[in-house]
Amino acid sequence: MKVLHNITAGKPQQLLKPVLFSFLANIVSVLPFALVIEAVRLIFAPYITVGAELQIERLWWICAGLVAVMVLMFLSEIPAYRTAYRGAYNVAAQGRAELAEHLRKLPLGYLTRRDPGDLANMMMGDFTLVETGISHLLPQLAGAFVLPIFALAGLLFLDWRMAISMFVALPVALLIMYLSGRLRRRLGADHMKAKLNAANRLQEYLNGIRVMKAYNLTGERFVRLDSSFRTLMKESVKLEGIFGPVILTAMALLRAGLTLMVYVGVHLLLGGELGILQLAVFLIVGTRIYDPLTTALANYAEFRYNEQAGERIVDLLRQPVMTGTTAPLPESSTIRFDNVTFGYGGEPVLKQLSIEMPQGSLTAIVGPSGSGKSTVLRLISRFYDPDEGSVLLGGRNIKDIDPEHLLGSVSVVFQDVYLFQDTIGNNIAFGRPGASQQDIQQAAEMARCHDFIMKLPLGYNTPVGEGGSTLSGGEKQRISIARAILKNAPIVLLDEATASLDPQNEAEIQKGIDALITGRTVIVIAHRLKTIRGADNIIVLEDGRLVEQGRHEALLLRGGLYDRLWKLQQQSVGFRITS
Ligand SMILES: Nc1ncnc2c1ncn2[C@@H]1O[C@H](COP(=O)(O)OP(=O)(O)OP(=O)(O)O)[C@@H](O)[C@H]1O
Repeated sequence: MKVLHNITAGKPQQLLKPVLFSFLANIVSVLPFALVIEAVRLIFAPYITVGAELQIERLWWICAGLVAVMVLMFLSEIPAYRTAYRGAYNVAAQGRAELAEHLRKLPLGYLTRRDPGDLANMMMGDFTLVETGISHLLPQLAGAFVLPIFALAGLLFLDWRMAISMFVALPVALLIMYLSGRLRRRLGADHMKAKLNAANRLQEYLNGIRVMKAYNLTGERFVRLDSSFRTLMKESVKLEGIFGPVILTAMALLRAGLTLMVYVGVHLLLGGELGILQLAVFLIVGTRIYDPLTTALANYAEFRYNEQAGERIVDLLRQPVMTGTTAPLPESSTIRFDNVTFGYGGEPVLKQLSIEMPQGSLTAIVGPSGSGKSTVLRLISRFYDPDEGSVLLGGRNIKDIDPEHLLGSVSVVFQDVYLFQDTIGNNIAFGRPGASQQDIQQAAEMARCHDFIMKLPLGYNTPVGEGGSTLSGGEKQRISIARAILKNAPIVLLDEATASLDPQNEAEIQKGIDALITGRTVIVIAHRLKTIRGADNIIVLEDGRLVEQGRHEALLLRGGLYDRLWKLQQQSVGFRITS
C-alpha cells in the first residue's frame, strides 16, 4: 500500500480506474486465443477423427468472431488508455499545484536549506516519473498477469503436466523480479541522487555564468558541473550494468518454460498420453504467454525506481507548514519583540531582543553588517518563527496568525527587487490582485515611476524580463514601491537600498517612499543614516543585541555606536578612484 501511495505522490485512489480498465482490456485480449484454439481444433479434426469433415462454415464464423474481437479489443483499449493518461496528468497537475502551494506555506528556512535546483527538479522531473508510473507501469503490470492466469487455469484442465512445465519457472522468475525491484530501488537511490546533484550543479552554473564571464573564470564551477555529469554517467552505467543481467536471467528462465514444455509434450505424445491437438494448443499459447510476463519484469523494476520520486514528493508534502488563525487582526499595528532569540539553525543571530515599534511611527533599525537588521524584518513578516520569546502584533503573538493573513497587512520593499516575467502593469498590480488600471496608474504616479513607464514602447503593457532584468536598479525600486503603495497595508517594512543611486534617482525614490509611509507603522533598515534623521525611534543593533535606541540627536549625544557609525558615514562620502 505504501508503494502505491508513493508512486501516486499520495493519491492511490487515482489508480483505481486505470488499473480496472487495463484489467478489463486484458481480459478481452484473452478471447482471440480461445477462438484460435477452436479454429485449430476444427482444422485438425479431419486428420484426427476418422470420418470427420472440415467445418468450413464454422471456420468462417470464427474468422468473423476474430474480427469482432479485434474491434472489441480496440474499444476496450480506449477507456484503459484514456483513464491511464487522464489519471496520470491529473495527479501531476494537481500534485504540482498542491506542492507549489505547500512550498509557499513552508518556513523560508526549510526552503533556503535545500539546493535551488532540487525543488524545480522535483516539480518537473519527479512528477514526470509519477506520471509514467500511473500511465504506463502500473496498468501494464496489473494487466500483464491476466492472460497467464487465464491460460494456466485453462491449460491445467487440458493437461496438468504440460501446464506445470510451461509455468514451472514462473515462481523463480517472480522471486527474481521482486529481488530485482529491491535492487533497482537501492541502486536507483544513488542514481537519483546523482541526477539531482547534476541538475543542481547545472542550475548553479547557469546562475553564475555572468560572474564567471566577468572574472574570466572557466574553473571551479565547471569542474563541479563536469564531475557531477561524470558521477551521473557512472551511476547510470552501474544501474544498468548490474540490473540488466538480472532482468535478462529472469527472462531467460521464464522462456526456458517453453523448451521444457516442448520436451515434455513430445515425450507425452510419443507415449500416447497427449493428443496432437492438445500439443498444438500448448504450442500456440506457449509462444505468446511469456511476452506480458517479461514486460512485467522490466516494468516492475522501473516502477520501483519511479516510486522513489513519489516518495520524495510525499516526504516534502509531510513537512509541517506554518499555521495560524485567519481571525481579524488586532486594531493596533504596534509591533513588539519580547525577549526574542533566533538563529538560522546555528548560533543565535538575534539574542534576547526586546524592542517596540509603535503604531503610526517610523522606526529605523541600524547597525553594522550582519548585526541582524534584515532578520528583524523577516521575523515580523513571519518568514521564520523565533526560537525563544515572541513577536507581538497589537498584543497578539504572530505565531498564532496565519502567515498569509498576516502578510495581507504588511507591505515589504526589499533591497533586491524581484519582478515577474510579465507586464509592468501586472507587476505593480501584484500588490493588490484585481486592482483597476486607474489604481495602478495612481500608485505608479505616487511612486514616481509613471513618467518612465510612459516612455517605454508599450507603456504599462511593456513586458519585463525575469527578475526585472530589462530595467535599471532605480526603476525596479520604484516599481516595487508602487506595488507596496497599491497594497495599502498598515505596516510597511523597508529595506533601504545599499547601492549608491544617482542623485536624481535617489530624490525620486525618496518621494515615492514618502508617499508610501505617510500615516503607517514603518520599520526601515537604514544603511545611509542621513535618511533616518527624522525617525521617531532609532534602534541600534550590534551582534543581534539592542545596544541603544532613541532619536538621532539624542543618540549622537550619547557618543555610542550610532555616533561612531554616523561619523564614519560622514567621512566616507562615496567611492573615489584615486589613480
Ligand atoms: N538564510 C540564512 N541562513 C543562515 N544564516 C543567515 C541567513 N540569513 C542571514 N544569516 C546570518 O545572520 C546574520 C544576520 O543577518 P542579517 O541579514 O539579519 O544581517 P543585517 O544586519 O541585515 O546585514 P546587512 O546589513 O549586511 O544586510 C548574519 O551573520 C548572516 O550571515
